[in-house]
Amino acid sequence: MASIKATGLVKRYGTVKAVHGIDFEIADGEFVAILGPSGCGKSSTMRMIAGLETVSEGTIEIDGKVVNDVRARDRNVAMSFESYALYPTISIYENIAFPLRSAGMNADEIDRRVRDIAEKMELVPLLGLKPQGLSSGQAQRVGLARALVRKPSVFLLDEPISHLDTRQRYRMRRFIKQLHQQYHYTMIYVTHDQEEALALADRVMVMSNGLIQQMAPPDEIYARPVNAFVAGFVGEPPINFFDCRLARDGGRWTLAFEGQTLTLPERLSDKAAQLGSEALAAVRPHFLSIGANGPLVLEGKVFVTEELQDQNLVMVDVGKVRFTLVAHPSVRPRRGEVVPLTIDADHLLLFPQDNSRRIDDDLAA
Ligand SMILES: Nc1ncnc2c1ncn2[C@@H]1O[C@H](COP(=O)(O)OP(=O)(O)OP(=O)(O)O)[C@@H](O)[C@H]1O
Repeated sequence: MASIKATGLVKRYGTVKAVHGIDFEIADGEFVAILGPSGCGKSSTMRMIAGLETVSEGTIEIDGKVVNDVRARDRNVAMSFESYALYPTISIYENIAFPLRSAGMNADEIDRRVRDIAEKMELVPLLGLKPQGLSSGQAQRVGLARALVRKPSVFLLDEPISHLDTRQRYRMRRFIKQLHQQYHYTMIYVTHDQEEALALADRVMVMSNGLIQQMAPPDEIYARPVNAFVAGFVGEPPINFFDCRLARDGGRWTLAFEGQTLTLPERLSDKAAQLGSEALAAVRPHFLSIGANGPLVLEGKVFVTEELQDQNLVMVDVGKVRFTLVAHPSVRPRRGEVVPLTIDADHLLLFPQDNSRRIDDDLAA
């Protein structure tokens, strides 16, 4: 196991700057997910850690030692890719044994290790088969076993399950979590799937445009996103955004939009003072409810209720702004009904109105 530290890390491919100078630390045994949209620099970051790409600027340390010039195979870092190409002509046993044979390990030790990992990964019945007979989930597990058999101190997974069907993904996700809980590998998991990142990781590193937007435990990313990009990228159904005006009324700040005014909780006073007269407000669908359930109550008109098995999605219009909220299946307001809509005061968020654009502009500069 190992700790990892990146300082001022930059990756350039010719004139393309893929990673813009990022700093992060990953503790020994920690499970970190790198989350972000396509092209944000996730894979470049991971490949620099693995030693598969050179570092353009900055440093990567593993266990306190700068590894910029250490070859990939000498870093004791294993990497598993989405494309889990197994060698088709040899058995599963030989596929798993392959990296050990290449390293010149003796046959007894190879046998012990292959059988040990096969047992842990529920692969024993498959050892004699050729890859063509496997399901994609099984092949994926063999790919992971092959990466793990070397007993790496860091385990990197790049979108390892994105091509699997939903059921297989759930199984593999559980399996990967279990692997981490049992063996405490330092794990870095690259994904563009926010649900996966939040479900698996101890901390999530959210990237956009080659920069880290936020690195924090899943609960914090969800409840206290640092900017509108993180707020909008994480969470399903997506967060509700609405532009509003802020004003000071005596000792308290108020928020006004679509002809309705709310008194902001004390918690948001400093933020409101910092933002001034305009803000982008946001609230997650899980933190809205129908009924007068707290101090922040709006009046809205029900647009539609989507009844799902375990929850209802209710869309409520407040003037021109359409809010989505997640409600108990018993909550089934009628279309057109005028309802009180309560925002959970602990979970109302305020950002600058040009927040998401500003991130892009900074990078273009
Ligand atoms: N070998 C390369 N040569 C030139 N440009 C590259 C190369 N690899 C990546 N890039 C560019 O660098 C940027 C970041 O790519 P990277 O693969 O790191 O992002 P990503 O977040 O992992 O995306 P994805 O989820 O699509 O793999 C993109 O603009 C990409 O086109």
